[in-house]
Amino acid sequence: MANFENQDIVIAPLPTIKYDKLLAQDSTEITRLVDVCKSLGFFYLDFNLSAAHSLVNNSNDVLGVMNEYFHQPIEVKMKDVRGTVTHGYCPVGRYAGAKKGERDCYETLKISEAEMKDRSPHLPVTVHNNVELFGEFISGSHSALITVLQCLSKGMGLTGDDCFENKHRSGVPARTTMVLFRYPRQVEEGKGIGHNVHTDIGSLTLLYCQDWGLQLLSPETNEWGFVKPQPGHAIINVGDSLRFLSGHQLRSCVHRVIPLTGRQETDRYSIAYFMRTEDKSVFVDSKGRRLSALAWHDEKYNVFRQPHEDQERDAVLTGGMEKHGSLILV
Ligand SMILES: O=C(O)CCC(=O)C(=O)O
Ligand SMILES: [Fe+2]
Repeated sequence: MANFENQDIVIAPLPTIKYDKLLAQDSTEITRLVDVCKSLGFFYLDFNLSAAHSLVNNSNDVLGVMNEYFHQPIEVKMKDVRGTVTHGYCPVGRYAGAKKGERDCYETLKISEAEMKDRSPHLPVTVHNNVELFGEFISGSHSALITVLQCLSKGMGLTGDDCFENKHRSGVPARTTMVLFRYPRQVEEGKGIGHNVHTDIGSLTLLYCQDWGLQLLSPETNEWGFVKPQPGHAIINVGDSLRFLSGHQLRSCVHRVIPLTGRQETDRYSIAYFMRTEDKSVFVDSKGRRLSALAWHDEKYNVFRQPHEDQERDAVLTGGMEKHGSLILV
């Protein structure tokens, strides 16, 4: 328990994996990585002492651009709406929120990895104007996550086509995207709050965030705990697709975003890189169905949009990991 402004809060005990040790193929660190991904599915990735440390500095520059972007009038931001869930702007309130009966309270700008690689003319103007910053951020985050996948494959004794990295080949269509989030100040009851309980759709998520709010449901205690922001570290979590690709050995941890102080009293910013499995890759999901990564992605987004009552009828939202606030331990 930690005291935050006279409030006792539970802190999630997240282990730390050192990126420089993964790069050096340190076998003890690889074993730790596999163990963490099998038990909790969430960890800090320490970029200190590694060449990837520049990613952390870049994330501060990205935060500066986000601040400017999200403070524009809504009419300007709406010009970046692209009608997909992987590209462009999305206003607040499009999905169910972190409390029953309330919608979400975050807006996003999404930059698809494929469009960035092609320097597509469809990229938002803000991204064009900062193309080097975003380009480096996406390629750096991507290669850090490929390293994590390679280490997981090695640690789990996978070979050839079964290796996780071989389901994430460069240039092969996938829903991989970088997402800039702002949770704007919103203190009125019933007007939207946070980010609903869920597991992530894709393979691995890399998150940069120095603001409180991210909470995990512990598979050990079945209790919510806040993730403490750690400078110099990213937060990595396993998503449903990697869990399914691993034959359900790895765990996608249930999480949400909720203000520490009851309502969102100041703007919260986070930057996520969602690595997704190749669209055509096939796995067996939590309901025993054989389906493609693209089909799982599209189905889960449909569930995100539904009201809480409909979401509760099905376990897709939390990847079959949770029902009515309790974890289903497999
Ligand atoms: O904003 C955050 O800190 C996390 C967002 C998240 O969990 C997600 O979009 O999957
Ligand atoms: Fe998430």
